[in-house]
Amino acid sequence: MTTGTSPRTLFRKLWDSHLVGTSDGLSQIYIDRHLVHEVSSPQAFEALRDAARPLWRRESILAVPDHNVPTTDRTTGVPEGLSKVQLDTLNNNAVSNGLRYFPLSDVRQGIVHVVGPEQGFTLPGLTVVCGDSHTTTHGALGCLAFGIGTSEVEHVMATQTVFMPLPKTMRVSFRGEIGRGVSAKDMALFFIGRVGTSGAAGHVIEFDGEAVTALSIEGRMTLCNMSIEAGARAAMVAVDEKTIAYVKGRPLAPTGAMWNKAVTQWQELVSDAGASFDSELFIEADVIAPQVTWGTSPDMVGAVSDRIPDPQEVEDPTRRADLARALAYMGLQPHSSLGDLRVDHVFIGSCTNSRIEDLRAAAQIVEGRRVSSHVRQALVVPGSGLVAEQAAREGLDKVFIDAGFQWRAPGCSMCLGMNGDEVGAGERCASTSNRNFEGRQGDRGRTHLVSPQMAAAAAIAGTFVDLREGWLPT
Ligand SMILES: CC(C)[C@H](C(=O)O)[C@@H](O)C(=O)O
Ligand code: SF4
Repeated sequence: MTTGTSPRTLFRKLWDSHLVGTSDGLSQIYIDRHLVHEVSSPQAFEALRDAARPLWRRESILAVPDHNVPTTDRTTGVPEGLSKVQLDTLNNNAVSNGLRYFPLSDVRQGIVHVVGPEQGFTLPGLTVVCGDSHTTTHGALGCLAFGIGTSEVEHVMATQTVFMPLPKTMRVSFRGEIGRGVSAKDMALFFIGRVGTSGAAGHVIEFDGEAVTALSIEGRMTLCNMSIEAGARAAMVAVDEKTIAYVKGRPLAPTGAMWNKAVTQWQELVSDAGASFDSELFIEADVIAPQVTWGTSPDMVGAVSDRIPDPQEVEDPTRRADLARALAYMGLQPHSSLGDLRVDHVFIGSCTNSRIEDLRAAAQIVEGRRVSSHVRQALVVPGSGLVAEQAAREGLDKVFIDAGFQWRAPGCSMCLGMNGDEVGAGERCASTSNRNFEGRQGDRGRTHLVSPQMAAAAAIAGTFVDLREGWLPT
């Protein structure tokens, strides 16, 4: 990669190296990798077929079913209905186009944003798209990754490019260290609480600072994953030794001389000293407490020990009405405490928090304890078959099962409830996923977003607890 004369951000380096041309104020960007799942791809395949247009570069595609897949017994197949239609359609499209494809029976199947990095399909320096908003996840590996709409899925399949305006850049620096019991998920929720759901709209974020450097690649993925909930177009973390160590040896990573060449290039994937960003935000990491959302958007969040806010104390009438509606939906009283709530469901999973590190963190809390008798269902849904295998090698499945959790097969599951794993009306769920919108996990279901450790503790206590008060291993 060549360096220009003025210092460039990491984003700008990736943008410049993929720019094909400009037209009507839009830039045409070359796309290296295209992830495909069953929900946002059927129309695209159909439109190409109707137009008799071939795929531009089928090697750039990895297809995997995730949203609709059953997480219980798969040997009996998928019941008739929309889910089955979408899964069968993906299967037909993948097979007829000769795509790299991990069907339900393949141990590599899982949530698209877990599978891409795990396989080394996502690599530093690339452009990565998927018809899915949480594609921002992949930026943790120092690539430019963003979600696209269904018509763009078709456009990428046909041309290997997208047209888009030049995004703005935002640097979010987490200075210092996070405390014990605080994770990347809490950093993400804290950040969203600070800037709001459109605080990063139109921007590509670069996360940096000591607390980000200290995160594992899995933690960085959690952080980048949730950046979309602040409205960001994409998010990224610069390449360092951890990035390279993570990629090394992955099935689709380069090998031999190509590996050495790649590493030399990847080491350039940092923002140059003195590069300027359109906006900058500094967060002191040590002020972040374990977070819990109490409302119906991810920015309605606070520390677990905080009291529920009072709409009467909010001056802006729109904000006051939003707050009142959220509290009514969530069945919460102003000034009440999260610790007084009873949790009916616990969901440990989703593309935010279903990687091996997340399961390890949750299992540490669960080990030797029992799920509270009034928790109706506590699910652990690993992000991929390979995560599940690794967890089983470490005995984590047994830790969860012995405590009363259900150990499920990989998929999106209760994150959005498309496969039947749902939260019932009026029921409350401590969930490691990323969205708490009305009805997200089931009609009139109530979602509280938390970290894997917080979800694990909520399962045991039957309510929300501050992990730092006697829950952490000594
Ligand atoms: C179904 C899919 C298009 C959607 C998304 O874009 O994010 C889903 O993954 C979600 O999390 O709501
Ligand atoms: S796990 Fe949830 S957020 Fe992630 S892709 Fe699936 S439905 Fe979307």
